[in-house]
Amino acid sequence: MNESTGTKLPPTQPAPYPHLLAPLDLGFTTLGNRVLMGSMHTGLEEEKNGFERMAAFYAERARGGVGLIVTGGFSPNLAGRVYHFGSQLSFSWQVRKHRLITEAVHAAGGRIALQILHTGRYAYHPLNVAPSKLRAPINRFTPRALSEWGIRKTIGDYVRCAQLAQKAGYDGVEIMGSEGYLINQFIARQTNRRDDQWGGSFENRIRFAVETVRATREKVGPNFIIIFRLSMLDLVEGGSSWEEVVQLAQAIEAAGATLINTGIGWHEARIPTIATMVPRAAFAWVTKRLKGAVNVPLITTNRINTPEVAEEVLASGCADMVSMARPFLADADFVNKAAANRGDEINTCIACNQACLDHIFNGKLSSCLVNPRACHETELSIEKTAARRKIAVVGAGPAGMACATTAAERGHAVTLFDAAEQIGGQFNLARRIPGKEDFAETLRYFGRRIETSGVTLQLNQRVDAELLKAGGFDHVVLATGITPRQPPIAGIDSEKVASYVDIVEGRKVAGKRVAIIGAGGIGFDIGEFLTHAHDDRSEAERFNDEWGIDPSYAHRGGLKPPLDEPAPRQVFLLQRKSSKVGDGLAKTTGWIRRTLLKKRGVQMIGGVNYERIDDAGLHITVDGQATTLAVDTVVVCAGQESRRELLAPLQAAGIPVTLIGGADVATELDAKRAIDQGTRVAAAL
Ligand SMILES: Cc1cc2nc3c(=O)[nH]c(=O)nc-3n(C[C@H](O)[C@H](O)[C@H](O)COP(=O)(O)O)c2cc1C
Ligand code: SF4
Repeated sequence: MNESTGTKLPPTQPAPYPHLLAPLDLGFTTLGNRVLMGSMHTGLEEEKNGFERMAAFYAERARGGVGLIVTGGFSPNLAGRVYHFGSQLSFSWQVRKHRLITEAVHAAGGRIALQILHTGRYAYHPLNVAPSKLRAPINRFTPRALSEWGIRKTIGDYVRCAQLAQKAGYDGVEIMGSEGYLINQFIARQTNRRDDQWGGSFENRIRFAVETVRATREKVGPNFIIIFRLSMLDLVEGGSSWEEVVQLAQAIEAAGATLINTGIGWHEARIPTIATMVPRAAFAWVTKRLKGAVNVPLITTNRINTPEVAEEVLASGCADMVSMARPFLADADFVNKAAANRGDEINTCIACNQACLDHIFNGKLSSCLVNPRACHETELSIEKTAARRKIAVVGAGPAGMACATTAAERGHAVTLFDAAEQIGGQFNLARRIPGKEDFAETLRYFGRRIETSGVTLQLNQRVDAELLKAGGFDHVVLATGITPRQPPIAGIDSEKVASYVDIVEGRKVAGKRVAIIGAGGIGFDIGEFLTHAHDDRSEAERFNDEWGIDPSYAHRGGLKPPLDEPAPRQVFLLQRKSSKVGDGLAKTTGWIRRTLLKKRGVQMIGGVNYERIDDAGLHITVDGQATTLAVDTVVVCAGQESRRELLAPLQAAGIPVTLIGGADVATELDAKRAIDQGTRVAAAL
């Protein structure tokens, strides 16, 4: 009741996400909320006009409400760069460029810290250095062991980098001490075999880390944020014990760190830590173990991708702040949307790695599969149209949804048709694959965006050229997708043959022995679908058991022998090419998918000629040897063909038409290309 007027006030909504959106007092300054945008080297660092582009990229995230941003890693010297080129901050003349970033972020109301990352033996160039001359298993360059003078000089380079960052206007620095980079290489006995004061005892091995923080604090003064990213779970043989993690954290706090961030797994660890099959917040328990052992606030990380999960992590006392990295590629406005109770409008990171990490590993600029504007802020702008047109988009898969919503947001009158009863196209299959459940978030996001952008959605509606002509559309975008390809094999019409769509949609049930024809991304998906055993364990327990992660920390590095679990059926995964099966899979996730199926006993065979299918099974020839796989079911994952029956009639009717997505190119299902193309076509309509 309003006391002065006596009128009834509307009921107040409870404040959303009270833990996540609570300020964090750091003593000399207060952060607006508990959200840290985790460090990501995006490739913009090395681009032409990269600093202007980073300024736009980070400012958009600052406007979106992030409490504290951390930049991608910058090396403190030449030896520490990832490649012989690569980002580095060591010279006064570089300060001016960094000011573009800090000024843009501050003007947007944000805070930003620069990450200092020395790669040590992970540097892909011959100038790399490390505590000891031991080559990393993921690098062909053997490092030079640093001399004592070299160590002192390197610490000085970290300090200088931090001072330059301060001069450039950054609010702080993050010292990268995890993921197996230089500082981590000093800490672990297996990479540090020195017998001087920088090696041997644990106290000696952490000296480099502690000295770096102490010397930095001495020079930057008390009112500058220093985050230390600390490897709390190495996931490599000979990694730190839990007692050592605690000892290190306490020493880092005493040396002057403001915050301690969590690092999970060295790059050479053969355990997935961020891919989509990693359950959400799967490593928050690690940070929780450290709570109470230090007084500085702790940040937790990895696979926290919705405000609900972040809130739960904080509310359950796992940490004082959450780091989210890729979720801010997917949606710059994540925090503002959460704060405005519009969480259902968040474009959720589905942890596919396809446009971020895979791009970086292929020397390309990072972006995001679900948000093609990420890292293209200055170039891909979605402007209001001056000429509103009537547009039909046919097909509500990823390409069609991206195109329809973008066009409607620009001010066009858009109708989106699909013959199915729901939106999503091939994403409806993807989300049913175990470990890919997050793909459903993209459907939720587009479903909501279709509503907010004002697209007229017509489901259960098969269209033809007549109907489109009668509708008076100025332009038709064909996003009609693909149909699975049927390879010409004798007996392909047999009852025991199923398409991958039949299997995932449950129209056909696979028997106990199955052959999969085609070992591309879909073949592997089907392999996972068919070998996933359902039981009572939680997702997190199952993940830890399957990959050998030891939450009790009984073993160094948090490793335990993985459990080999019986799969519900025997599966053969076959491909025509004689190369390694699955070598076409993405760089950062292919090894995980191959390892997982091998653990489940899937037999992978390359160089296969398919002869025929009959009652006895699938007859094949491999290296000239004829064999029969006595299988009950053959699942065909042998590519797809574009569906574009509408193209010719529309052209004949004189209606301007554009093909996008699978209807345009159907070599392999490619949602990244589809969403990017749909968005760009709409931006130009
Ligand atoms: C494209 C990309 C680049 C990254 N670069 C860095 C980096 O320079 N320094 C760093 O500490 N972590 C880096 N990371 C790791 C992230 O900080 C984070 O730990 C990881 O993405 C897991 O968090 P998320 O699930 O919130 O994305 C990078 C991650 C990605 C996807
Ligand atoms: S490309 Fe995939 S993993 Fe990377 S940010 Fe986008 S949705 Fe997340």
